[in-house]
Amino acid sequence: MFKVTDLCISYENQADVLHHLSLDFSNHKAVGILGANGSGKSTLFAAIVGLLRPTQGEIIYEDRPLDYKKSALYQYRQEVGIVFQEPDHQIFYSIVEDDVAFALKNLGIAPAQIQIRMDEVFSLLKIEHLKKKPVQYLSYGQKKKVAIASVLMLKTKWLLLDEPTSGLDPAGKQQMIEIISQLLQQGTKIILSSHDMDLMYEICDYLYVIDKGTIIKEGKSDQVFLDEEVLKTAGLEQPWLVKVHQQLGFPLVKNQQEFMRTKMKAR
Ligand SMILES: Nc1ncnc2c1ncn2[C@@H]1O[C@H](COP(=O)(O)OP(=O)(O)OP(=O)(O)O)[C@@H](O)[C@H]1O
Repeated sequence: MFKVTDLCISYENQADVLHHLSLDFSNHKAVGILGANGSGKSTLFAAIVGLLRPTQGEIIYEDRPLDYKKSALYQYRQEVGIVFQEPDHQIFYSIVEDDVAFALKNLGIAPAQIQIRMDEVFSLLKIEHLKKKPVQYLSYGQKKKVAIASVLMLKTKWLLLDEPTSGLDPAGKQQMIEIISQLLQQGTKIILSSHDMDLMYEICDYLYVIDKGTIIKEGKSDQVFLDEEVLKTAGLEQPWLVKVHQQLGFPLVKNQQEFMRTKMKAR
């Protein structure tokens, strides 16, 4: 069981920015958190991984409330990994491969094993060419991939991705969709936030919509994205495939490839 119950969070004794949020991730493979700028998505992610302590409510992982002792959190983060929105919050070492290897080195894993895992991860993200580069010379998108690589090294059961495609070019975005799909196929469970509605629609099976720190809707992906009013209230847009369905009566499909196949059949 992995859930959040009645969660309230505030920063430095100010008023709460998250208000009584309850989310249940247990029965889903890819849960999406939707919300406009400042709605509370990153705050929720920070709370889920234990970086912020609730003023009320709790995080429940495998039937136990989150234990905030350093050793317990260390253990928990071997199972629940996070990739922050800003790669600079995650990358510390000067050379890419040192940064990516850091967590496993820290766990005392043998160098040969680290190398094998690193080769897998670099190949999945197609960043083999960055291995020996100093982090400070990387572009934002490249740093983002290095930050993801560092977390993938741990093979966590759960992966929280806060805006994984922000700052990526179209090819990078498509690649990210493929990587996330591959991780899902390998059994990794994902909690994802993004302003890219097309990506959220394609990837997520369940969604929560947050507006000003409150959940205003939850449900299966199709159900949420068909609710134009709720999306408008939250300052969000429908994915283009949902618009084409609602406004032009085209069958509701999940991605561009399915759309093209359906269109060809209809000719
Ligand atoms: N360190 C902080 N100290 C005080 N207030 C903060 C801090 N970080 C975030 N906030 C406030 O908390 C609220 C939620 O911010 P948060 O970053 O969680 O939103 P978000 O949904 O992730 O936004 P975005 O889509 O822009 O990334 C905002 O009102 C923000 O100003």
